[in-house]
Amino acid sequence: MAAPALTFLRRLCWRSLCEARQAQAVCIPAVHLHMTTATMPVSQKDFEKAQEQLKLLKKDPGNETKLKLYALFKQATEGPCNSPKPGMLDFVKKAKWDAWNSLGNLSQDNARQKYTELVSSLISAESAGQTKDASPEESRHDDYETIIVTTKNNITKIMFNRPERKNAINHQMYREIIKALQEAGKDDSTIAVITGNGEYYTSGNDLNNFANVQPNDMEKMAKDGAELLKEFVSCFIDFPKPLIAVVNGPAIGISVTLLGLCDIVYASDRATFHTPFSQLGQSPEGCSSYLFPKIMGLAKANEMLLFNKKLTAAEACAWGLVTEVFPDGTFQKEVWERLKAYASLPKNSLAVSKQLLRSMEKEKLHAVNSQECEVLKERWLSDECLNAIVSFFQRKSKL
Ligand SMILES: CCCCC/C=C/CC(=O)SCCNC(=O)CCNC(=O)[C@H](O)C(C)(C)COP(=O)(O)OP(=O)(O)OC[C@H]1O[C@@H](n2cnc3c(N)ncnc32)[C@H](O)[C@@H]1OP(=O)(O)O
Repeated sequence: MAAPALTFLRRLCWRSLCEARQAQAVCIPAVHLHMTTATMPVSQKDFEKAQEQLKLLKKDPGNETKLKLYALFKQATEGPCNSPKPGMLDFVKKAKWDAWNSLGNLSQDNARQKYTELVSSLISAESAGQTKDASPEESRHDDYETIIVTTKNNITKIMFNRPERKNAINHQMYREIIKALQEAGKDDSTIAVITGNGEYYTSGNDLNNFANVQPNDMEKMAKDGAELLKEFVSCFIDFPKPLIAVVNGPAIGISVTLLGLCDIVYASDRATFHTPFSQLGQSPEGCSSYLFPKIMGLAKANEMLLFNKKLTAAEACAWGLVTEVFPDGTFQKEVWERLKAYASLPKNSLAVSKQLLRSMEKEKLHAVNSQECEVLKERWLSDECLNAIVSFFQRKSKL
């Protein structure tokens, strides 16, 4: 529907509909009422009761429903629409006329019945909604071990949940996040959020992913790792809804690079951002080799991705990686209040807009992801990388 028409339709307000209904009710000839009451499946009393119940609705049911109610009421009380069609520019009258006229020769009995049923469904939907509003339910998706996935207030939250290991991402967690993102992309939520449980956002790749590999299996480990990583990052590239990172604490490695693929990044002032790839004998992933220079400029990206510079939250915000920083004490409260409001925006509009913002880059991002994974596959077999991992497990090094 054209924008001006929508504006005019808003004038078809709830009050005017109720008034119109009352005015019409007064005009119904008693004899006619009596005759129809005898034959219709919904009694005149029920029909009148429905009109009273309609007044009790607290929420405006929306233009489409109001037009349907108007049309059914007119049809029930006056029969088929015989009045002349209003002019094209009289949007409100025309919308009402169209709605009534669309009922054609529907009998008055049927119109009364449909009207009564529609009111009844609106009342039940509202009372169900009220119970929900009074205590918004959080639904927890059960089939995960390394992450917690919940949906509430139109937000699907994916939470890294290995706090005793600083939320390090092991193979199982990569797979579970892939599954959770695929499901969140299709569920009823408006936005998805990724965050960490406990003190850390995440310490990045679990270095145990490289441990206990027999020399003969090294190449297979590298090949399988690269495939898993490529699939994991692809899910972020293709995620169809706004994806928000709520960085509750220190973030390391892949959890930092992925921020470039998130649509908003909120950080606690306790968070830090560290991509120690050269220190670990590795190389950038998560499309950061392409996105970080775009986000912060090549010079600053070099400091992070080549020279392991760890950023404070304030620096990450000044460099464009983080959207906004919040004091840790009020971080959760402020962020979730904000996200709840964002998640009440029209879902489809947000999804198509996000896709517009990202679609031009998608092909490029997939190509970058493939290339980064190819390079990493080689890196994981390098002495530089193996020495760094051995060093970590011998407790000789920590970030
Ligand atoms: C499919 C494969 C895809 C690969 C994609 C590649 C991604 C690249 C990256 O992500 S690079 C980043 C890798 N991360 C690290 O190198 C971090 C290593 N961890 C540390 O340096 C420290 O643990 C710390 C600085 C994060 C925290 O130090 P702190 O002293 O505060 O705490 P602990 O070290 O005692 O940690 C508690 C226990 O958790 C274990 N742990 C923490 N992080 C990791 C990790 N990333 N990998 C493996 N294990 C980790 C830590 O060893 C402690 O275990 P312990 O109690 O048994 O000693």
